[in-house]
Amino acid sequence: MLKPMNYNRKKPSRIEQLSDVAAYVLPYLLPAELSAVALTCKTLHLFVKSVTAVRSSDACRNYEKLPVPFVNSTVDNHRYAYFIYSPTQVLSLPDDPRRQPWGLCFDGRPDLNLVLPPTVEDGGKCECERCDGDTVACPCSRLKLPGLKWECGSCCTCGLECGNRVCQRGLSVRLKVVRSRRKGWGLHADQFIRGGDFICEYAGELLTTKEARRRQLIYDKLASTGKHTSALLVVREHLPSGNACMRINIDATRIGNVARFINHSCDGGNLLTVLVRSSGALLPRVCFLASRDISIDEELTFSYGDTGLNPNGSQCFCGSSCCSGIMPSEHT
Ligand SMILES: C[S@@+](CC[C@H](N)C(=O)[O-])C[C@H]1O[C@@H](n2cnc3c(N)ncnc32)[C@H](O)[C@@H]1O
Repeated sequence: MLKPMNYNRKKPSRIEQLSDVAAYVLPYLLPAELSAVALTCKTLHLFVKSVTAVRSSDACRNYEKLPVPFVNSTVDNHRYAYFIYSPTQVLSLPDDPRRQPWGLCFDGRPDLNLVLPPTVEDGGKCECERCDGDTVACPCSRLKLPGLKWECGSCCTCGLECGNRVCQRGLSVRLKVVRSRRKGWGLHADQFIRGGDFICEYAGELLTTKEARRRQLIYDKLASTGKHTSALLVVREHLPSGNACMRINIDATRIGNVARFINHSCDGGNLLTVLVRSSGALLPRVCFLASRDISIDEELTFSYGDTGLNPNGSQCFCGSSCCSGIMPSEHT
C-alpha cells in the first residue's frame, strides 16, 4: 500500500518523491482519472493498481467495524463501484460532492454525519434497559406506534451498547458486494444471519420531495440508456389510521452506504424495511432487518414497491417464482 514518505532520512530518490505525491493525490481521484494516470507510466500504473486493490477490498472505506469487499470473479472488469461513503443520512448537498479519500493509508475522513437537534416527547413505555420502563424519568420515553421501532438516542445517557440502540451500531454482520451479469452489484451475506438481526441503515442524501422528483426524472432518462443505476428510495410513514403522513426521500446514488447495493425481489426478499426513531433525532431512519434466517452467500433483497404502478419499468431479473418481469419504480 502507498505510504507518505518519512522525511527523517536524507534526500529522497525520485521514485520515493513520486510515491509520496501519489499517496496524497491518488486516493482522491475518480475511477476515470485513475485510469488516465495509470496509462502515463509503469510506476504510476503500479500505484493505481494498489489504490484499486484497497478500494475493492472495502466498500465502506474503513468507516465501519467490518470491511465489505467487492467480489467480481468472472462477470466483467468492474473491480468496485464509486460513491461517497456515509454511514448514515446526510442533508442533501447542493454541490456535487465528488471527492472523498479512498485507498488512503492514513485517516483523512470528512465528517458527513448529520447531527439533528434533540426533541422532547413523553408517554408510552420505554424499552431502554437503563430506564426499566420508568416512563416519567426517561428522556427516551415514546408513545408507541405500530410499524415503527423506537430506540434510545444521543440525548439518553445510556451508551451505544444499550440493548435499545441496536440499529445505531453500524455494520455488525459480515457482508460482501457481488457482481452479477444481469443485476450489476448486489449485497450478499458473508455469514449466517439470524431472522430479526439488524443489517444496515439505508444511508444517503435526504431530499425534499421536489428535489426527489427532479432527480427521478433524470435517473429515468439515464436508465433508458441501460448504463446508469440509481438508488433513490421513497418511504412513507403512516399514521395508525393508514393514511400517509410523511414522505422520506433518501438518495444513495452519489452518497450512501452498502444498502445502495440491495437489489429488488418481487417476492419481498429476505429483508424487512423498518422506520427507526431514536430519541433526540428529528427524522426516522430507514433500517433493514433480516425477515428470516439468511444463509451465507445468499443475496439480500427487498421489494422496491408495487410493480403494477409502472408498466414501463425496466426488466426485472429477481428470479423469484412470482416475478412480474418488471422492476417497480416510484411514481413521483
Ligand atoms: C439500488 S440499485 C441496486 C444496486 C445495483 N444493482 C448496482 O449495480 O449498483 C438499483 C438498481 O439495481 C438494478 N436492479 C435492482 N434489482 C434488480 C432486479 N431484480 N432486476 C434487474 N435489475 C435490478 C436496477 O438497475 C436498479 O435501478
